[in-house]
Amino acid sequence: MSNDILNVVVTGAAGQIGYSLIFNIVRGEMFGSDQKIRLVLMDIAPMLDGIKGVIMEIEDCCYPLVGEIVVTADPKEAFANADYAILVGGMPRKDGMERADLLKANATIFQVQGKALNDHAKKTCKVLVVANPANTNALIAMVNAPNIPKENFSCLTRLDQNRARAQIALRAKVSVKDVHNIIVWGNHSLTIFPDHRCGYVSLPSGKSTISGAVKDDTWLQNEFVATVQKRGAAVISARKLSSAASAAKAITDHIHDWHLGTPEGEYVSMGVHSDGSYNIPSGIIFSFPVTIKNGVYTIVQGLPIDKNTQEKLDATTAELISEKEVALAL
Ligand SMILES: NC(=O)C1=CN([C@@H]2O[C@H](COP(=O)(O)OP(=O)(O)OC[C@H]3O[C@@H](n4cnc5c(N)ncnc54)[C@H](O)[C@@H]3O)[C@@H](O)[C@H]2O)C=CC1
Ligand SMILES: O=C([O-])CC(=O)C(=O)O
Repeated sequence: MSNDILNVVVTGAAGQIGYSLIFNIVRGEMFGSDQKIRLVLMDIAPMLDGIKGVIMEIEDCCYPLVGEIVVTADPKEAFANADYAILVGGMPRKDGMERADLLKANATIFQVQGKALNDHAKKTCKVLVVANPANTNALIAMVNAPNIPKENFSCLTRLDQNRARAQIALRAKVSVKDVHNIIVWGNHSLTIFPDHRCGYVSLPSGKSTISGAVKDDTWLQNEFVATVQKRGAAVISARKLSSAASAAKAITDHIHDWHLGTPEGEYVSMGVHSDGSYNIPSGIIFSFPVTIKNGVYTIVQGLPIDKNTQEKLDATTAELISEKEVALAL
């Protein structure tokens, strides 16, 4: 049993992602089956009554890992001594909206929450921003929290990675568990670039490249990329609501790996502050392939960047810079 109880904050706790995510956390899927947690559920004041019902359900599940549960609409109270802050709260995209439309609506939230994290969370607090536009919201939170290292801020692109991995598994007719090192670069948006070139499939006969397992390079270069880029919109169009259970699973994967580490040789994608790797300018939050050890991520270096990949990296970088300019103007 781990000694220290972790203070874990979830904002937007009354929303649809929150309703899946909270149960992943209390089941032990995020921090391991022996890690005790103090859970802080934050939302805006009118939503707090609904959260009381969720707490009744947590109790009724009889999971042993969660002790105290705090419900609040006050960012200062929510982030006090936080070890992990998972920022889901914000307005979601509706049918026909692009993520950029959300920038105005959500920027103020991340300014306020960044300041509250700065003043009240532990200096070691790790922050994951999920609410869209996730990369730029994470940037806003980061610049408002200078007391917390930049490396402790991240945004969710694991859902894009999981989507890409699933598409490869379906197309190659293999189990998703045998598909490795599919990565996604850049902005969690239509310009995200799913990259299969360093991935591989484990087959009974040995390792295969993704291209060898899929046997359709035209599909890999076109439909695969477009399907991943447009998957969020496709789910919204079908469900009339944005992805929730799959987003909660991806958040669980992201924090699980950040806390407990990645298996040897396995890459995962995280939106993190660029340190100039792959010539991506610093000052933006960009999805890179990383490995993680002892709670610290390292950007995977030296992956080959061909002409097509460079064009895709340039496009997603340009979009992030323009989002940043809009955010700064606000
Ligand atoms: N990065 C990613 O891969 C994904 C991001 N998203 C984003 O996640 C966010 C949440 O999605 P859903 O749970 O579906 O939305 P939702 O509308 O069901 O829930 C959002 C919750 O946030 C709360 N909220 C609003 N302002 C808040 C504030 N200032 N502080 C705390 N809580 C606040 C709302 O009251 C609501 O309960 C959206 O921005 C959505 O676009 C969704 C799927 C994937
Ligand atoms: O598309 C959206 O608005 C929700 C989201 O981020 C996703 O599903 O990737």
